[in-house]
Amino acid sequence: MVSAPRGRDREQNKCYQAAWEMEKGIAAMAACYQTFDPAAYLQYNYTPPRADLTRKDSIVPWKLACLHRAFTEDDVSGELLLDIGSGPTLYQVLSGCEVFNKVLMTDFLEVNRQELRRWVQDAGGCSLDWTPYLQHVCKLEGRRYTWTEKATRLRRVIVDVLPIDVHRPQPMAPDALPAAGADCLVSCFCLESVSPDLAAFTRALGHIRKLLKPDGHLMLIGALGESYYLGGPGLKIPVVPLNEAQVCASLKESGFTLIRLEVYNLPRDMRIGVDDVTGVFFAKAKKK
Ligand SMILES: C[S@@+](CC[C@H](N)C(=O)[O-])C[C@H]1O[C@@H](n2cnc3c(N)ncnc32)[C@H](O)[C@@H]1O
Repeated sequence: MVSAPRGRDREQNKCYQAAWEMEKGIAAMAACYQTFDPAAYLQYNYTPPRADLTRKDSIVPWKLACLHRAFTEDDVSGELLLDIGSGPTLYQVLSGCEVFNKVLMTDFLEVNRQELRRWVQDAGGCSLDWTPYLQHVCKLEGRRYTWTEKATRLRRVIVDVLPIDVHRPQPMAPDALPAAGADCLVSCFCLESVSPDLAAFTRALGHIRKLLKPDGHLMLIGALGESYYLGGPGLKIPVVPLNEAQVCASLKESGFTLIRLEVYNLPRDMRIGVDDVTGVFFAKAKKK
């Protein structure tokens, strides 16, 4: 007869149970993503009102301003910028591509990687026209060059679009990065929308930390108070609802020093039924 676990055995059993539950949760999240629709996702989040570039209080201009500020501060430099969970979007590297000579995009899904490759190869068939974004960031940068020059630079510095799984202790193929890691990471709306709970979110932060050089920066953008978003028509993808304190605690626990946290509260007219997000955070942090 098997007796009930006692003392340390019971503790180990609890850990095993928690790990098992987390693995089941991660597999369920991966299943949700199998029917992710890049074109619909872009339409929901990257067209007005959320991407009204004429309004300072629209969500996309707020994100672009945070990224512009963070990437133009003197403490950020190096050769390689790595974008974690790029999805089908490019906005998150429009400022960083002026600082780093190499940008590596990544995503879990081939449909998203294809969407990015179509833009990089300038082959047509893209689901979104990124021109207004390029023009907007050129304006933030004081119009040092034209938007077409920026597009040419971005196409040149994106060196690859590779698979990633942030739930693996080694999220990318072993030879994908230089041995020392990337100089800087950027990641937007990825970790909280692919993790079944806060513990998995924190663990994923620890995994991506391994891809970064010592003292390298992390620019993390994410949703606050969100429990789901639409990844396509009728596809509700669960999200870990985070608050600011949890973001700060997770960063600390996974080996980052927070430099700055900025928060955006969603105006009423940005609540358009494609998610239940209440705010957005931007964190600039450094690997301890
Ligand atoms: C909410 S989207 C964010 C996309 C984009 N970064 C943005 O700012 O809009 C989440 C992305 O995470 C990707 N993803 C899903 N599971 C993942 C995993 N296990 N590891 C890394 N990325 C994952 C999805 O394919 C999707 O592109």
